[in-house]
Amino acid sequence: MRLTVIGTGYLGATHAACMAAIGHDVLGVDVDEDRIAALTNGQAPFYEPGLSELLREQTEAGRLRFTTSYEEAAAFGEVHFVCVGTPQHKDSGAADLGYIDAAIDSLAPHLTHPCLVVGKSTVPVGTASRLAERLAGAAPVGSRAALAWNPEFLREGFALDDTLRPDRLVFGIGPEAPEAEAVLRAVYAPLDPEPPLVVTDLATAELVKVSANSFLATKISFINAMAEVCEATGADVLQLSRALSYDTRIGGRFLGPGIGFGGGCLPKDIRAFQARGEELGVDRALRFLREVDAINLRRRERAVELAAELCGGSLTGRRVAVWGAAFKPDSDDIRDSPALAVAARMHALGADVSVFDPKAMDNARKVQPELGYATGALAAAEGAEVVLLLTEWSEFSEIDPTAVAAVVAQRAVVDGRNALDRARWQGAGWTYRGLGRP
Ligand SMILES: NC(=O)C1=CN([C@@H]2O[C@H](COP(=O)(O)OP(=O)(O)OC[C@H]3O[C@@H](n4cnc5c(N)ncnc54)[C@H](O)[C@@H]3O)[C@@H](O)[C@H]2O)C=CC1
Ligand SMILES: O=C(O)[C@H]1O[C@H](OP(=O)(O)OP(=O)(O)OC[C@H]2O[C@@H](n3ccc(=O)[nH]c3=O)[C@H](O)[C@@H]2O)[C@H](O)[C@@H](O)[C@@H]1O
Repeated sequence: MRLTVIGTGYLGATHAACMAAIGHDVLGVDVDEDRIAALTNGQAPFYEPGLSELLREQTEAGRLRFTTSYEEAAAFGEVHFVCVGTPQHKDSGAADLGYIDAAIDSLAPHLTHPCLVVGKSTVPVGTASRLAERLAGAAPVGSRAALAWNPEFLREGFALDDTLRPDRLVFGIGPEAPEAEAVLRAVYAPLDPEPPLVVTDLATAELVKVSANSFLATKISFINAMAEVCEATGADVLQLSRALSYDTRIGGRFLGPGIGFGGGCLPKDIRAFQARGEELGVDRALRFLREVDAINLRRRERAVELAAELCGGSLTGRRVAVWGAAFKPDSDDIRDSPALAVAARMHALGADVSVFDPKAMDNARKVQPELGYATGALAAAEGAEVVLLLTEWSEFSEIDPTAVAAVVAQRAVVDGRNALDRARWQGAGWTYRGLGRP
């Protein structure tokens, strides 16, 4: 089938490459000319394991092309996937839907043949039916453009695998376009194994996405709330989390205590959901998300407090090493990164901060130019009075504590992700502090 993917960021570039890999002819569309030029040369505009290789393979095979022309996209596509950003609005917690409205407005007037527009971006419930009307109003009479919703659940760092072998597919089908189900079934038919499929209405499909992210955020904040209680009682949150995980009703995933969740999705999605809840008059039902957010942000402060304690009570004038800038390992994404937030806070308190991340250095420098940046983990630790592990890249978890001890001024470490082998570090003479651990 001939597909377009509108918006070629973390979601869209991955979706475009994977749809080509399962045999479709794909045209990626973006307003960012530099991004389109890079993608045309088979270069992913960000770090995602395996993506550059897949982009090159598919562009060379002739199944994947990129353009900035909506006219070309409209003429080409039988199905148009909309994958543009829906960031947090500058002045409120609500989602900024300006990009998605612009994408529909740019595409619609050029449509000439019957086609399906499929939203994949994460949006507040009610957006899809509004966009269906907007599309119908702007598309030329006779183009018969229909709209459906197909939320995406991929995780950065596992994006290709999550797209090619998704846990489930969700199709939101509106009453005006029942034929969309068959079209979407045909798009995903080559996936092997065949994923579980939920076919539902537009509003439910939109809600599945934000409720999934809200649940994941809640699970992380739950264990981080337990970490706070552990800190007050001398209990150990890692052992607590492990014991909980054996209960199959609870499960161990997303029960990792530390400095909490960040990234371009969970934080903004729980805030946008609350904002939408207020508009709908169901804010009481979603009030717990305010607490989820607050618990999450408190963990960042706790990491700063631990670092200060290890430096004798104040960070002013202290040399501090920060390992990690990305919001999670195997990604260069620094959007709402807990690691960078902690680094910036320590800098604001007067610390001399040196950051190293295996992939996110360029992105971090752009948003936090005031921080110091080192060429490697050991270089960052040189002369440090405290080392903080804030993103659990394996190169940090596996580093030899004796080698680090040789370069620091003081053997003190804050394990912000509970990712280090505590006994090994203590055995090498380190004072070790993990969040939620005695
Ligand atoms: N990043 C992720 O892992 C996932 C993201 N999502 C959702 O997908 C959406 C996109 O997220 P990301 O890919 O992370 O964002 P992103 O910021 O990486 O990419 C957005 C892309 O859209 C382009 N764009 C903006 N306006 C445009 C327009 N009018 N026409 C064409 N292109 C336009 C931008 O230039 C950019 O390349 C968001 O709603 C997000 O919540 C959903 C699941 C996973
Ligand atoms: O909507 C989205 O964009 C995506 O958001 C998340 O994916 P992602 O943001 O890529 O990363 P996660 O693996 O969910 O991690 C999010 C944050 O939670 C933190 N985390 C995760 C797990 C855990 O146990 N503890 C914890 O603090 C991570 O360090 C990271 O900062 C969801 O997991 C995806 O299903 C969803 O599609």
